[in-house]
Amino acid sequence: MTAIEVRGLRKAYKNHEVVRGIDLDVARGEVFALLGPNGAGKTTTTEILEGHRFRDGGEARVLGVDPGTAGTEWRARIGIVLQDTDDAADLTVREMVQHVAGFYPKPRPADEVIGLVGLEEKSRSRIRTLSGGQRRRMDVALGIVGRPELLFLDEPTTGFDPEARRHFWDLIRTLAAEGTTILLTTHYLDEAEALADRLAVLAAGRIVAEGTPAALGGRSSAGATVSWREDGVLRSEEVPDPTPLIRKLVAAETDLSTLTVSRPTLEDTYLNLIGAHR
Ligand SMILES: Nc1ncnc2c1ncn2[C@@H]1O[C@H](COP(=O)(O)OP(=O)(O)OP(=O)(O)O)[C@@H](O)[C@H]1O
Repeated sequence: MTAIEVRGLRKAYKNHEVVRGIDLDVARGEVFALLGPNGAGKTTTTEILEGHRFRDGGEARVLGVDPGTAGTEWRARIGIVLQDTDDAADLTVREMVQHVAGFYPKPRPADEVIGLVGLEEKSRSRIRTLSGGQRRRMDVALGIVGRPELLFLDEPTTGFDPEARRHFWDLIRTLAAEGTTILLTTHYLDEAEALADRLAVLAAGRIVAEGTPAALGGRSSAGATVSWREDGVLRSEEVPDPTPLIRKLVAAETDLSTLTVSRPTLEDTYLNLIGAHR
């Protein structure tokens, strides 16, 4: 079943069209990442799907409902982690989580959510005393406390230290394993690669590529660069399949202690894609 279905989505601010005919399908249970440079239209698209902004054109269905006219029952089925939130700073983390839990029919227990985002030690601290990364973790807690069927995460790990990011990735995998559909926007290519079943690259309001992280932009079929050192000189060859070349080097008893085989990273592919659509 489809969690998100979008056809020909359009949005302009004044006369400037920033979402220019987007088609998107996200299946139930899928983790889908939206990538794209600053100003590409990711947040605008996401906010339309969350029912926080009106579209100017096209069709959108989120959990089978038009987000432009959806009511509170629908809202209770989705979870949202916005880019920046700054309210209720005088409450403690636990009070805030409990408060937001009250909006949902079947919330997770506050302490379970606080544990899931790794904020146990800050449970009784006031929100305004949290560090940026801790604050962000609390935002994630608020997004998942209602057991959403669909979770929107807009740049969720900005400001996280590396350990907190890994912890967060585990949390996303846990939620995905429970069947939660997740739409994630991120600037971190490794994050998209680690979490997303599929991703789309947005540039200037249009989707310029879509697919699995491995296949994006022809990556899985891209050639390999084989490099090694021979008599102190760095040698490098680009080949469709490295096997015959490596066999040849072995047969010639070449020292292969420095051998590397590399293919374009997701970042290489991504930068090429958005460079071509400037
Ligand atoms: N409320 C608004 N009024 C006018 N223009 C806006 C508004 N919100 C966004 N824009 C413009 O729309 C374009 C797309 O913005 P959007 O926030 O959707 O991009 P984004 O891909 O999420 O970027 P980022 O990666 O920086 O978060 C930008 O040019 C931005 O300046």
